[in-house]
Amino acid sequence: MSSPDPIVNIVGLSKTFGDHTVLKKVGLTIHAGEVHGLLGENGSGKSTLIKVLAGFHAPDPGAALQVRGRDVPLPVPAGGFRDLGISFVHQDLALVPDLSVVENLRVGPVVAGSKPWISWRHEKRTARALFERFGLDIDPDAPVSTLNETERALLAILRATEELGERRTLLVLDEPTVFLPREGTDLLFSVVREIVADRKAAVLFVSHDLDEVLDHTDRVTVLRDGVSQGTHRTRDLTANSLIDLIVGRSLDSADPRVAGPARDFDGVGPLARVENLETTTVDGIGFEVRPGEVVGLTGIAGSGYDDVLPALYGARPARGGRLTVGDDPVDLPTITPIEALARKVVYVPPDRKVEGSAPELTVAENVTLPVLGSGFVKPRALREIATALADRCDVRPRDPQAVYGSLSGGNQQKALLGKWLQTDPVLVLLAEPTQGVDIGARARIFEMLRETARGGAGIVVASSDYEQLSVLCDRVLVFSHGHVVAELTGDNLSKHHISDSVLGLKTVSSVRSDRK
Ligand SMILES: Nc1ncnc2c1ncn2[C@@H]1O[C@H](COP(=O)(O)OP(=O)(O)OP(=O)(O)O)[C@@H](O)[C@H]1O
Repeated sequence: MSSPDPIVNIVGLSKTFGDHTVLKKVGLTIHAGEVHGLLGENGSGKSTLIKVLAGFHAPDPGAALQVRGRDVPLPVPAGGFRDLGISFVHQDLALVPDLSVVENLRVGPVVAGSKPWISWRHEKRTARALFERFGLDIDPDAPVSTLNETERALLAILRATEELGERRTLLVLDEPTVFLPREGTDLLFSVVREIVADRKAAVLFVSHDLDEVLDHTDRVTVLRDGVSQGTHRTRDLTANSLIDLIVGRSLDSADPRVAGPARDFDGVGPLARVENLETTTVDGIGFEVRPGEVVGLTGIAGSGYDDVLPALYGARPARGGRLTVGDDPVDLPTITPIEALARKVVYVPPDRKVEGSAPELTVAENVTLPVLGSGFVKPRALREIATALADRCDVRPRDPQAVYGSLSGGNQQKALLGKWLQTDPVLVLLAEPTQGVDIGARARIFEMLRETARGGAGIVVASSDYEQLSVLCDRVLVFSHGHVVAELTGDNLSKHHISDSVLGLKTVSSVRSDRK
């Protein structure tokens, strides 16, 4: 193999916000033809580094950037990344739901003014050919709002790939798989491999999923507290050595891969009961949750599992059904979040930026909202509650006055969970609770949830992360076409059993239909 060709080289990159230096003389060399992982705990500086490349942040003086051996003056001017052949897929995907697929594909060149005139007929043909190449059945005329999560993520990635342009230098994927159901990640990585196949361009891939990183990257660079822990060949690493690099210590018993002891709920009466729930994607399902029990809901995209929790909380309307908490029944088509909260039912949605928080308010204001009564609130009391919660949930930085939206993604998630768990809930509904959360914080979140369950609350987790479900749950319900088609417990609760069951590869002994 010829010697690797560095196409992007970052030297001595520092970035300071106020008096907080979040990147400290970081160096990063990316070779043509490689998939390069960028890893680190929540708040370690990954997104900040990417935003410097995107020209969104100006770095501290003293940094240098070379692209294909040529010096690029810093800061990168707004939109300058396009001329360098760099494009980005951020976590929120930046698609416009009301525009069509083909309009979304072409929005970049139109906004950048590089294509003053567009033949939509030609663009649609090109889009169809592009989708066909990757075996995707997407209608270029369909509004993006009608696509499922996998299709949306792939559309964002294909758009970014197209936007690399002639220079085709670097595609940056900032946690593109967090909103992607498992089966979608295979397609994603086939796209990624195609991008680097001719060894002209490279992919920088940010992820907290160690299996994905070990399976799909060639080299990784790890950041810890804004300091590079070096670049390593992936084939020289194991999950444990990677954890050591990321966290700076081994996680031992806090390792989230170690499941808690199996618990026996036979003969325990229910704490909550869902009956005949009907939504646009769920067809008359029911299940019970017992005190201290963690029940998982999973399935492929469109199977209905992710429609259940918002319907139980009144965040999305149900067509029919009933939720009984204790001996207090409520009709689901009319339930509102206020009525759910009055029954001590809390819901942590998957998209913390859109549904879960007020990003422009401070951390203190965000996390104290559910525990404040009416009337005057002393700012000091507010800060004290927020500081205690930040300690308990390990929210970093420990600054109650920080603007919530400026926290890194994983720290937002820890704060959001802590906010609801402090209300002493009876039933906790969680959608993708560790999405975008690092391996250490994941262990902390699992511990918080186990504590809550030990306190007697019932927990329902909707997730497509089978490993998380296998570690956290006492029971997992597998959905297909709006029905529960399997109930997994005991030895059937492994990641592989759940995956096989979701994909319909295996029927296990404990399969039970919810249709009576
Ligand atoms: N605009 C900003 N103002 C102030 N502080 C910021 C700003 N943006 C980021 N930070 C801080 O910089 C640090 C690094 O954040 P960054 O988002 O780069 O982390 P990350 O490694 O991408 O984390 P995650 O895995 O959670 O996404 C964090 O402490 C964050 O609070």
